Amino acid sequence: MPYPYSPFSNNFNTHIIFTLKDDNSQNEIQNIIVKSLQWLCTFPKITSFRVNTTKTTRENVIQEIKKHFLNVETENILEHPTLTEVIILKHQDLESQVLPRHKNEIIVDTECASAILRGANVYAPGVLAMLSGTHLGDNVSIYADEHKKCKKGFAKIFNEGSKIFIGNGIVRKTRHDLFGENEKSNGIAIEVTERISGCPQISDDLIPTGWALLQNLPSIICVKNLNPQKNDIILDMCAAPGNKTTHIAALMENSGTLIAIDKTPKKVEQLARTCTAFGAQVKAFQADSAKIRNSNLSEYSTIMNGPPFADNSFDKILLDAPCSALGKRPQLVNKTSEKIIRSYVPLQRKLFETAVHLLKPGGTLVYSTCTITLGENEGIVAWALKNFDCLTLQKPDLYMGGHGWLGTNLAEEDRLKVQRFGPDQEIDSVGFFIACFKKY
Ligand SMILES: C[S@@+](CC[C@H](N)C(=O)[O-])C[C@H]1O[C@@H](n2cnc3c(N)ncnc32)[C@H](O)[C@@H]1O
Repeated sequence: MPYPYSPFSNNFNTHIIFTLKDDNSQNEIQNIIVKSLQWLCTFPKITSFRVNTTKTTRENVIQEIKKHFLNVETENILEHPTLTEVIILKHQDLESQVLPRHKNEIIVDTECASAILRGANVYAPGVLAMLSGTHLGDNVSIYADEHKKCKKGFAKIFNEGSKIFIGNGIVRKTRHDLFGENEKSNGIAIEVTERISGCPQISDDLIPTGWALLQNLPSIICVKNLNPQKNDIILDMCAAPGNKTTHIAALMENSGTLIAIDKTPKKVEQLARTCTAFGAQVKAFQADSAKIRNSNLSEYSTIMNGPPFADNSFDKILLDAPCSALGKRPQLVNKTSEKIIRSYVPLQRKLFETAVHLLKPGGTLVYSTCTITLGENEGIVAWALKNFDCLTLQKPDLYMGGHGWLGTNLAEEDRLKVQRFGPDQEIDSVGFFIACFKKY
């Protein structure tokens, strides 16, 4: 096992993830903790692509991927059997192989290391150390600085802290390019040739713009659970960078009304760019989605002008909530704090309450997060069912995750309706949570 056993430091209180009450005595919870933390440090053995079916076909994208990966076996590029817009790229299985280690090394930060494991090259800002005397074209082994002990510009073999072997590559920038005075480090510093994750190089030019995007399977399932249909009126409350928005638009066949909102102006620009690239018919607005409701309004016509919206305006709402994002994989190191993790629930509740009011009776609300904490997931569902009599939880037709965790007041039958994606599921992806509600 080349990875650490937990992304968190030893003094991190893991209770925050798994228990709402101060009770972690159950063996089951203890087992989930150990398994989940170790799983978060590891890399999924597949990469998934969602095809933009409004612009092209799955066959066309597969042809592009095959052209790009001449050395990847054809049987490792697969059509997903259930999700008709999805292509799976299976990584090389390196479990039993030992990659060579070069004498020459470079040290990168842990964020850069996670990106490398997902198929990226080493970009200049991520490099911490390179041996003096390293030349362009040299073969190097790449290590992550596990405990953030390596100083930028370090020039010797790094033995001061623990380093994790990530893979090998070829030097494309010198020490002077990277650390020289007045040098603004940008661009590819190391072209990665092999990774311990077995993931091939996933470069930006892999697929023509707007044809497909890298998207984790739970995110795709989440939008399918919303079940967008032609001529629906749909609200995507926390939409940037627009990965789910463009999927919703494709399933609506660019008909009806799709409103996408994000709080951060720069992210709304990114959202608009994604929608343009994907040819997605979307009206994007910058707003705080906790404040986009005006109960005095009643006109449908106001929807296209953006917020505020009248109550009972939308057929379907996606609340892909801001969250502690602990489901990301791989995470070699995570420096988040208990305070930060706890800060999300009040915001998620405000956004959720707004969503309930904006949804038409008979409408569908999908709540999702890319985190693993009980409070942000089953905790929100339990709170919602207690506070909004008009809501019931639905088990979606497309149910590919696992059941919810114990530890909240969620009724047993409801715990079996929500979907968790974690170490025990067949889908080897990121940590994710989905709950589907109907309003009456
Ligand atoms: C999990 S990300 C959304 C990812 C997006 N749905 C996708 O699939 O591409 C959460 C987003 O919520 C936005 N956000 C945070 N607080 C918000 C608020 N009060 N109102 C609207 N958006 C908010 C963040 O800027 C962030 O882009």
